[in-house]
Formats: sequence, C-alpha cells, structure tokens
Amino acid sequence: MKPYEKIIVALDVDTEKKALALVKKLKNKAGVFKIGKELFTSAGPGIVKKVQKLGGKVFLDLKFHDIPNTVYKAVASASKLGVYMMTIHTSGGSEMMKAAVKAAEENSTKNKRPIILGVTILTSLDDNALDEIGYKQGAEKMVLHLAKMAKKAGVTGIVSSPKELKKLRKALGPGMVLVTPGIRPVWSAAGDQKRITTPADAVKNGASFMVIGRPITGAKDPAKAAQMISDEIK
Ligand SMILES: O=C(O)c1cc(=O)[nH]c(=O)n1[C@@H]1O[C@H](COP(=O)(O)O)[C@@H](O)[C@H]1O
Repeated sequence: MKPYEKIIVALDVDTEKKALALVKKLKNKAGVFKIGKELFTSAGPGIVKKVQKLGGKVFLDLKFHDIPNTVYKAVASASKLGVYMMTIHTSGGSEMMKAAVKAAEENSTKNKRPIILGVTILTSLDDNALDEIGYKQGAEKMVLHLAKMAKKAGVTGIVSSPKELKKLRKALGPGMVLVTPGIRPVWSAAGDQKRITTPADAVKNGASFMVIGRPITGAKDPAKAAQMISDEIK
C-alpha cells in the first residue's frame, strides 16, 4: 500500500459541487473519500456514484445506530451502492453489529463487500464527557471493550482515536482494519478534536487508514496539504 492510499479525505462540505471539486483535486493524493452525514443529506445517494465515477473509493460514514432490523436494511442499501467501507456504532450492541455484517454479506459480492467499521468512542469525547454520559471507565478501556465486542460480532474494522491504536492493534491482531480520525499534523489546528496525534504517530502505532478533514479540505492548497501528509508517513 502506498502512503497516500492510507489517507481518507473527509468530504465534509454541503454541496455536490464542492465535494466533486475536492475529489478532482485530490484523486491521486488520497486513497478513499468519506461521504458523511452533511454531504449525504444534502446531495443524496447519487453523490456516491459520482465520486466513484471519478475513480474514488467511497467510505459512507452514516454511523448507523438503531435496532438490528433497521440497521440490517440500511447496511443492505449501502452495500448495493458499492461503497468500500461504512460505519455503524458499536454501542448499538452485538445483535445490531451481527445484523450489519449479515446485511453486507447478503447484499454484495465477495470482492465488492464493504468493510464494516465499528465506531467506538468518538474522538471529540474526553473522559469528563464520557463520565457525564455514564461511561465511568474512561475512553481507553471503553474503546478496547467495544472493539473486542465488535470483533466477536464479525466486524472487521474499527474506528477509534489514534490514542488507542497501539492497544487495539495488540488486542485485535494484524487482520483488523484500524481507521483513525483525530489526525492533526503539527502545522494544523486541533479545532473540536480532543484525542489527537500526528499522521506519523498514527501510522507508527498501527493505523490502517487515517480520516483527515479540515487539515486538508480547509487548506489553501488541499493537494499540497495531502502531499505533505503522505511525505510525513513515508
Ligand atoms: O467516523 C469518523 O470518521 C469519525 C469518528 C470519530 O470518532 N471522530 C471523527 O472526527 N470522525 C470523523 O472524522 C472527520 C474528522 O475531520 P477533521 O476533524 O476535520 O479532520 C469528520 O468527518 C468526523 O465525522
């Protein structure tokens, strides 16, 4: 895998036009393009096909979290769109995760099966925020617990902050796809992200892919920013 293929660009924009302009600029500078709630809700599922038509692999990040039957159907629909990876929340429970895995298997061919990624604890939450929700164990323990549950349910990828990567890689083995947002090169601003590291540290600690939004999409020259990140992880 080439360094740039580890970069997932978060297309966190509100129009198809802005998203496709970014894909054109970043086509050979990133491996995957992430379509999240904002873009999907404003542009509709057609945006997935349009990004694919430009040659981009799509990560559909809608973070499904619902009863198993509803998640089964949502994952079935996403699988039919031919996305490369997609997210569900591990806190939806084992039955929900099993339903998601089954839906992907039953609605795609083996070589086009989406990687189901279980989101553990969001990178915007620190231990104080978790305590308030009622998760008293702290982020690190919760992430490990949820990730192990996900693996048992058949989920093959995990989303976590880069702070938990080392422990996750050790606990889950080399086969698990580890995707990490909360990436901040030294030259970028943290914004609302709390549990962050640099691209070089994330890769060193076992990340398979890094989700990067504002440090690339908010840069004056997004292609140059992506190139600087590739150079950093070489
Ligand atoms: O699932 C995600 O991609 C995700 C999980 C998480 O815990 N934290 C997180 O920031 N993300 C996403 O990663 C992207 C990060 O964007 P930036 O903070 O702009 O780099 C956003 O699209 C978030 O929705």
